[in-house]
Amino acid sequence: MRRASTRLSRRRPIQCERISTIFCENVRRRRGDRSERVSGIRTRCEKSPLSTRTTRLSRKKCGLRRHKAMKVVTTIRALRRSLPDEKRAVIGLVPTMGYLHDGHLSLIETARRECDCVVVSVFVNPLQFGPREDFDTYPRDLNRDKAQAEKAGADLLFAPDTEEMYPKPPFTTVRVSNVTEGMCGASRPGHFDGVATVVTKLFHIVQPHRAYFGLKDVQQVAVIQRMVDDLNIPVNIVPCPTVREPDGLAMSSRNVYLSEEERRQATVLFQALKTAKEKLAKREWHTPQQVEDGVRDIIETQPLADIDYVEMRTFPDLERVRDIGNKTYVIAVAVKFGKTRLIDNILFQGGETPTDVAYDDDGETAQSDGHRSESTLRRQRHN
Ligand SMILES: Nc1ncnc2c1ncn2[C@@H]1O[C@H](COP(=O)(O)OP(=O)(O)OP(=O)(O)O)[C@@H](O)[C@H]1O
Ligand SMILES: CC(C)(CO)[C@@H](O)C(=O)[O-]
Ligand code: BAL
Repeated sequence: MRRASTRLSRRRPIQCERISTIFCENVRRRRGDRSERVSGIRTRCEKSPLSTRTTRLSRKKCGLRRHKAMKVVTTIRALRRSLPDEKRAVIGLVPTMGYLHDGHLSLIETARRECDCVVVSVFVNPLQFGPREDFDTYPRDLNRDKAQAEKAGADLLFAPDTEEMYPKPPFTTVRVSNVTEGMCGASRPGHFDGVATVVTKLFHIVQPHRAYFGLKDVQQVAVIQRMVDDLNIPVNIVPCPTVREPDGLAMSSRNVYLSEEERRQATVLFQALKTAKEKLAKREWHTPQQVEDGVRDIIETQPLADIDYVEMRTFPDLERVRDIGNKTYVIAVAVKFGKTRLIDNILFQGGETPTDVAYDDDGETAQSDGHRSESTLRRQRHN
């Protein structure tokens, strides 16, 4: 016990120093690049499907009539001015780093069905990238994102630049412990501090009732949910299923980095995860060790695969598993193919026969505390 706390207290200042140094370095490198900055441009919008949810107001009542063009804003002030005045309007936020694909679009479409006003943020957050990571080369195409987000039903696209989000290097950051240890937290030190900090900022800026996150980034979902619970942030986190290519590869903006051969071999990730679930169901594998070793063996059949981690954990607490019981479990992997680091995972409910984790149309896990009423989340917004 004592050893653990010593380790933590030693690590903290390093984390803080690291986050501000790396942040400044990331920002300095991209400063001068104003090519992404856009002014409040309006484009035409397709008809958005109306939700059947009774909690939703009609879009007309919120001042968001159907066919109204999606609005693009780059400042916090403009964003706040563009949010619906109607206090009962349910606001949904889909935070992204842009270069939108069908995975992102599924989040936007879900938000469209459940909310009166859908805000999509596009911001490549320097705070969550390490010094040797791909902040500079991360794919960016705001014009394409605008068209895609609008087609999927977004009302507002918030695309701030770094100066808008971080006018000063932040002295205040959000750090979530435990669930950030291991998995991506181990290989990307400080990453989740950057994610938790920017997501907190976005929550304060947009004040959404619901926020949509993809389960492809399963640890991120666990971190955000825990942060929201610990800090009583009044927002419902809606985890959304992973969208895959027809051959099973999880969609990811970084897939564009893959060479043809890397792309072909990367299909092994989902194959390995599916095999693990099948082996558990058939009782050919019984222990987390068998699962982790078995998944590794399958992935290693592909010569270009360089494994970062294969881990079986409980979800959403991300505790290590000694015996497989009837909790919800995740088998998560991170594997490099050349320079591209891909992540993927599979969730299942333990028990006599492992089953899929059911997400109801509120996107909640079976283990969640239950859906907080939207009315308890409504509050005055400050413009
Ligand atoms: N295949 C997918 N299915 C469902 N949600 C996804 C998928 N890919 C990304 N998301 C979700 O979209 C949101 C924004 O993610 P992000 O912009 O980082 O995209 P990404 O494709 O995950 O990019 P990266 O290449 O950085 O992994 C996150 O909540 C993420 O989990
Ligand atoms: C949540 C997020 C938008 C924060 O920058 C990012 O981590 C992502 O795209 O998953
Ligand atoms: N979707 C995760 C964001 C990142 O890799 O930084």
